[in-house]
Amino acid sequence: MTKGLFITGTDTGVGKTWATVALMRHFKNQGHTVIGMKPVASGCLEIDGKLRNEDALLLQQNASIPVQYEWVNPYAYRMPVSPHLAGAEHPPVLDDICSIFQTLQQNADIVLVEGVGGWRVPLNADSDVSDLARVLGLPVVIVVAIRLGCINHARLTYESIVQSGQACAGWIAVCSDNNMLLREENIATIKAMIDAPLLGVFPFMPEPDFDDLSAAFEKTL
Ligand SMILES: Nc1ncnc2c1ncn2[C@@H]1O[C@H](COP(=O)(O)OP(=O)(O)OP(=O)(O)O)[C@@H](O)[C@H]1O
Ligand SMILES: C[C@H](N)[C@H](N)CCCCCC(=O)O
Ligand SMILES: [Mg+2]
Repeated sequence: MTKGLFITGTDTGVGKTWATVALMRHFKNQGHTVIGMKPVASGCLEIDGKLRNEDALLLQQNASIPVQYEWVNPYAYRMPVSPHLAGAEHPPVLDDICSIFQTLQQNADIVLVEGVGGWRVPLNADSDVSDLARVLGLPVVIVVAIRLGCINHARLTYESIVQSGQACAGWIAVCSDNNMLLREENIATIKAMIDAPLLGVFPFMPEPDFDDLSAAFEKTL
């Protein structure tokens, strides 16, 4: 196991946060200390005068050790839009994120980093999510929501990761559409078309049970 993973997805709302928490649970069950990071988040709420993101709060709650919010989520934006728009006045600086990431790495065996939206979402005028994963030097996991359109999105995301020269550690199938036709066949199709391991299949689950979800990685990670 490398000392971290970067969790991206085929889109926003595909299950990256649940997958990241399930991976944290899995590595904790193996005896590792784990911290989760969501460096850039848009769609934050003001709590006690400070912007807070629900994904980041969940990652903070699930860390092996107490971690200050600003290290989990250094860039928190109010508007639920692409971060280069939400953060136009105070854009993310990748070097700053790297420094915090390195500090977190000194405090845990494994640091898992959740992206924002999909792989090519712009973060500022010059960089996007793929650049963030590259500067952090982490292998990438793709979270794929198994719904109509996912084959195309999964292939495009995988191809873009490969093209950028980054390692793809595998992908996770999230069965979030209970009415999806030919679900198994869709998963098999992506499996055959992506040259990276299927790390786990998450069943449909109205409320997250992270112990159940983490069991998906028992044989692969
Ligand atoms: N296994 C599942 N079964 C059913 N629904 C699911 C499952 N996983 C995720 N979902 C649904 O998808 C929603 C989005 O999941 P999640 O918040 O993890 O997505 P995300 O990719 O992290 O989104 P964002 O881009 O906002 O960070 C959940 O709130 C839930 O409603
Ligand atoms: C607010 C939302 N939940 C995400 N944090 C932001 C998703 C940005 C997607 C941008 C895009 O690809 O068009
Ligand atoms: Mg999320």
